Amino acid sequence: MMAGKGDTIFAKASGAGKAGVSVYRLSGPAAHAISAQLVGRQIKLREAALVALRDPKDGAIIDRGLAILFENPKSFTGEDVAEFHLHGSHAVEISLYEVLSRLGARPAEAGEFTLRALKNGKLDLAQAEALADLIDAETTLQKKQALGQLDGRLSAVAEDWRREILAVMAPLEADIDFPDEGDVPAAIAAAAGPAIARLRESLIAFLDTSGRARTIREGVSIAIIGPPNAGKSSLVNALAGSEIAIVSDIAGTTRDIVETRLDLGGVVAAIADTAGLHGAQHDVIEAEGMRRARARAEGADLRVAVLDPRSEFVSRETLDLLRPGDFLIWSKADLSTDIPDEAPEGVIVHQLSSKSGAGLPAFVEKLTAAVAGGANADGPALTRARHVKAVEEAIDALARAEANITRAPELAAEDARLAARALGQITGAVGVEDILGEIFSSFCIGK
Ligand SMILES: Nc1nc2c(ncn2[C@@H]2O[C@H](COP(=O)(O)OP(=O)(O)OP(=O)(O)O)[C@@H](O)[C@H]2O)c(=O)[nH]1
Ligand SMILES: [K+]
Ligand SMILES: [Mg+2]
Repeated sequence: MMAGKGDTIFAKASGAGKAGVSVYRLSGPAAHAISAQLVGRQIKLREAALVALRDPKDGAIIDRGLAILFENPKSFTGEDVAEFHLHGSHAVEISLYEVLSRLGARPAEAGEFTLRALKNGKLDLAQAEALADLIDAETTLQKKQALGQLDGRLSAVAEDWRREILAVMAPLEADIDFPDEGDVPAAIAAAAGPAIARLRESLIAFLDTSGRARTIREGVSIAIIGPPNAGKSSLVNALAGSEIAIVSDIAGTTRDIVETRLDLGGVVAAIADTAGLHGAQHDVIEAEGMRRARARAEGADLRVAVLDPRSEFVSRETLDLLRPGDFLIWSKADLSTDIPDEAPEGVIVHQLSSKSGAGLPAFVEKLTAAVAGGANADGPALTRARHVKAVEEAIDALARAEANITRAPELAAEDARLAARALGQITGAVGVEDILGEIFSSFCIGK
């Protein structure tokens, strides 16, 4: 559990291990006082000062480096912050931690700086998530999406919609709370109905276009499956451009799942090479390898079946695992271009040679289109299941509001409130007070 917010916390902000420079961050009410004790004087705010950090107990030097102070609320956390840029040494880290703890600061828990920033209104929930995404980003597309989100793109649209819902419902609320005003419910309802319908439609449209956002953030899993010796591992190696998996002419070379990660048009694809599937006599290890291969194929976002066109029969075990949109690769095109006319409905068929490379770039192109086609990180996006769920909840609540608007306006108002609250979950700005605020700001009820 996080301790009380009154305390001062510290942590290394840069990566673990030896480095030229490591950055340490100290945040909380005592940050500047502790810094002064270490530096021996109070330095200017927001200016890097070259200092010697010393243990105030005996004056022993901890390290020389840069110190910068940020004053609340103009800091990352919104609290007083001291930052030290020291040599990236393990020994420096140990003595600094010892002295900081003795001076009353404590090591920060995971995410605690960001949590404080959130509590102090420096960023909202969607932005805090984006910060985590940015730190985890592996591709430029992921980085772009995270930076856009950190800028508050999603927060802004979620807030806009929430306000629109509240604005549409405000007259209705007023009518319920102050029935003696003399407003005609039917007229109010007539005005609110189409507005709610429009809002609901734009939320549905947004939900439809945001599917790629989660793909960008989460990546996709691809299982390479097929009978023994079909050339699965050779294909994985050719895609990765390195000898990730063992290749041999012995059937049953791959037994366990071998994974590698590729950047396909900005989307991270986790590619799994699997054991060959066959119905012939097999030992326990082979049987377990096949079980894992099938399980991986079933759980993957996309399956790529590899078949050798020269084999006498086409592997049903493999083809039965394919779904529309999956790939069927006829391998070893350098040996045979004669391919059987056998492919399940909706499966993308392609021929290539991992050995000569013929057909490989075209396959990468098709695979990229399947995985990342239409993926861009330009607009606001629902990057997490949490966001999608919030929008879905809002859509459902608006549908109920629409249905109730004429016969039970007070129920419709409650549904609209729920829709607004659902959207408020995206940024973490939820509150029933908001709708009252909306009423009093847009209505003049001076009685
Ligand atoms: N000529 C030619 N040989 C290939 C090609 N792809 C794979 N092979 C050969 O086919 C044999 C089997 O290749 P692997 O990649 O080990 O096949 P696999 O499907 O992973 O086999 P298992 O792991 O045993 O299920 C090896 O001898 C490869 O060199 C190709 O495109 N052309
Ligand atoms: K093999
Ligand atoms: Mg293999």
